[in-house]
Amino acid sequence: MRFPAAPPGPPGETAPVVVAGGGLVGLTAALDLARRGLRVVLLDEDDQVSEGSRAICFAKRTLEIYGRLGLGQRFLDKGITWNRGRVFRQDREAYSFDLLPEQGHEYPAFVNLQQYYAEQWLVEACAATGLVDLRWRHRVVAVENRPDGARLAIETPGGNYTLHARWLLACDGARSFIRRALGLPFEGQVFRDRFLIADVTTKAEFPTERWFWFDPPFHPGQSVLLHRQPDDVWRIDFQLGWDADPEAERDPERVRARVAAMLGPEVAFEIAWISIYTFRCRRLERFRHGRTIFLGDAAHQVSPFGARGGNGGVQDADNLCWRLAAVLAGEAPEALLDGYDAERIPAAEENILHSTRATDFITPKNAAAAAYRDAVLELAEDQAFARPFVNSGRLSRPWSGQEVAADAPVLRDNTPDWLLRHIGTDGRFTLVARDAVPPALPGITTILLADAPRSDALLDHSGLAAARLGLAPGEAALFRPDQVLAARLPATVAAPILAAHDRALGR
Ligand SMILES: O=C(O)CCc1cccc(O)c1
Repeated sequence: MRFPAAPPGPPGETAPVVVAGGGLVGLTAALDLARRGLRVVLLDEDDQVSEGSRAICFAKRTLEIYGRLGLGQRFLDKGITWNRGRVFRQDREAYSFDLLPEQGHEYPAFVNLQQYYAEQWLVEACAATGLVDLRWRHRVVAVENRPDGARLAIETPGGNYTLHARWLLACDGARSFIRRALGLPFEGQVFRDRFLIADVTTKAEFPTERWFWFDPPFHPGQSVLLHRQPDDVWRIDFQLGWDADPEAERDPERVRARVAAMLGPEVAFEIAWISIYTFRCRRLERFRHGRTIFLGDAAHQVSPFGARGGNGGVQDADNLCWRLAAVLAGEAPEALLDGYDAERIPAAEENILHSTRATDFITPKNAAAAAYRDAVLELAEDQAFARPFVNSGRLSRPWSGQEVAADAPVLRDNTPDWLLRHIGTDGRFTLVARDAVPPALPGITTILLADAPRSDALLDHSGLAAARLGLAPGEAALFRPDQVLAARLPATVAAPILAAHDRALGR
């Protein structure tokens, strides 16, 4: 579907927030800000959602964020749910893992979904808010970063204009024009390997699990990754090696032969999408540059293994938007935005570290690294101690430096419900108190978690909510609007709760 090009903005236009880039991260940020009541201008040089399935693996934390934004059920309904991965060496299983080995969560470890579905739902949700001005085919061609915002020169089919953004969110991807125009170095490691993505449509039945092969008989000496997507589409990533000729490898007949070797001659399939990629792990030194703030691939880049690219970007938006809304509402000083760098730079470092280690394992750089990898894989078949060393990608998790509210089943008015649906969904800080009624507090939503039924409480019938939040009776946990833990305190004393709220807002 093509969206109509928007007309140029009016002369001398100023917008409180401009999001540059209408991909997954830009759309998520625009929706999050609009849900907080902010007007957003969203600029995208294209006139359609992403081509090809792209970032297909949506991690539990990302699904929780989309749950907070009102889209979680769509991911569950359409996406392919999976928790388990299997790793094979040649034709034998070396290792398997369960990413969510416990019950009682609304969202699974992962949902696989073509990125274009997610983007289409985000476009629709942004439009429905009436607060996001989606401007398709608006290309930023110059940017000047000033103390009072960013001045953007924009080209459109209907003419050119300039737009003053009081705040600019640069979500314009790995090749970010804004990053390059501001001359910001984007440094890191280049991996000398090539991969082929083949999305194929087939009725073949594999389990809905992540399957990864080292040195399989159908693609000797290289690795292969298999994921199921909706609509009978399967994502296959073939490692090709650095010497592979990308043009030759793109030839559909050649791809067809590789897929046929994998699926077997009797399996019918169609090729839906082909892409060849190499990758880098790199990041900006800082993500906030005054009033221009970088998110997603514009700020940091990883390899696909571990699915930390798209998920990391959505988590950037989650971290930034409540801060920006609080600053624009005059509830917090601008310094609150420095917390974005303080949290998302180490988060990006963690993602880069995992991604680099996985890539080093998958693509050994020398004979010693290859010997280590082969020994680990061989041992892992029957020695449990070796299994944690098998690294086919450590799959996306929230940044380890902070605690996100855990989900748990609860009953509300005797109806099954989920704890996380009550934390941050109204855009505010939330105090969850166990078995003690907290005082009414300005700017804070309070939730009572009870061990026995009562009309003003969520009933923790399984005990999982209190256990996962680590709350004893009389204790409370204060969560930020992005569901991150801000403080643990006694439930009924107002002063320390208000002080923790002030601290979390940088006041
Ligand atoms: O399973 C993984 O480690 C990631 C799968 C993935 C995600 C995005 C692109 C891609 O080619 C593979």
